[in-house]
Amino acid sequence: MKSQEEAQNIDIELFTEYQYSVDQLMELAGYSCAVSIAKAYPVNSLSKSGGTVLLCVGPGNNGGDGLVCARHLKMFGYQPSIFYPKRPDKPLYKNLSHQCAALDIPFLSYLPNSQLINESYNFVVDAIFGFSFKGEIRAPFGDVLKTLKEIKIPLCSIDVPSGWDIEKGNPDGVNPDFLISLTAPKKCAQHFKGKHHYLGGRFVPPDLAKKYELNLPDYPGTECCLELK
Ligand SMILES: NC(=O)C1=CN([C@@H]2O[C@H](COP(=O)(O)OP(=O)(O)OC[C@H]3O[C@@H](n4cnc5c(N)ncnc54)[C@H](O)[C@@H]3O)[C@@H](O)[C@H]2O)[C@H](O)CC1
Ligand SMILES: [K+]
Repeated sequence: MKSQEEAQNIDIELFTEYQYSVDQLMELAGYSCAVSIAKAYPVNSLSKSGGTVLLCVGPGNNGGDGLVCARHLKMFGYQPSIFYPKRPDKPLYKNLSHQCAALDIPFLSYLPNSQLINESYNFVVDAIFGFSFKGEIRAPFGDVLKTLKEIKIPLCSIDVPSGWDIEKGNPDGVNPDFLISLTAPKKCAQHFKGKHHYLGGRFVPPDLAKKYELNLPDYPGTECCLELK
């Protein structure tokens, strides 16, 4: 289980020492999220026809993972919609958004209320905040997280349940059914009480895993994710 500082340092080393680009790792991270989702909620097992999914996307790289995930979900036969209220003016996020729009993935101009979300979607993906979340939740995300606390359909959080302290969690926060830890679980994952906990982001070089004592389980064969028991 990693602290916020350790998670950020691993990230920095991947980009500096190991010379990965953020796009590369985001693609692998977001792809592993889509594959994890497809394993836990196969598209043909969903109760609402058309495989509708709502992705709530935040302003940082966790949000970027969400945009990549949405694109792959579409390729896998789901029908994703995206709510992306704060869009940074950076080529990376603009390109990811453009790719989604070009695949006819709709961007919602407002977040429906919890009742409408329950009626319209099979589950919601929370890609709002990851390991850099800190302090009091700033607008507009307080309202978004309030709605996500009210929904009755499953909530799937990417890397960290949004609004949780990375180490201590948040007993008053969202309560996801599904968590996909990327690279390695963060300390708050010990407070996760949902059904499925997956590990994704199979891109950590062995030397880095050893240095940070990640003790990662072996991914089977060519899998990009695995369920943690
Ligand atoms: N090495 C890896 O495992 C990789 C993980 N990836 C994903 O990246 C996120 C971490 O991304 P980062 O950009 O550092 O930060 P966040 O997305 O967590 O959030 C930053 C974003 O949120 C704003 N913010 C922070 N606190 C608050 C607050 N209290 N209220 C409102 N807004 C807040 C902040 O201003 C920024 O805009 C990691 O979790 C993974 O999901 C990479 O994709 C690949 C490598
Ligand atoms: K999240």
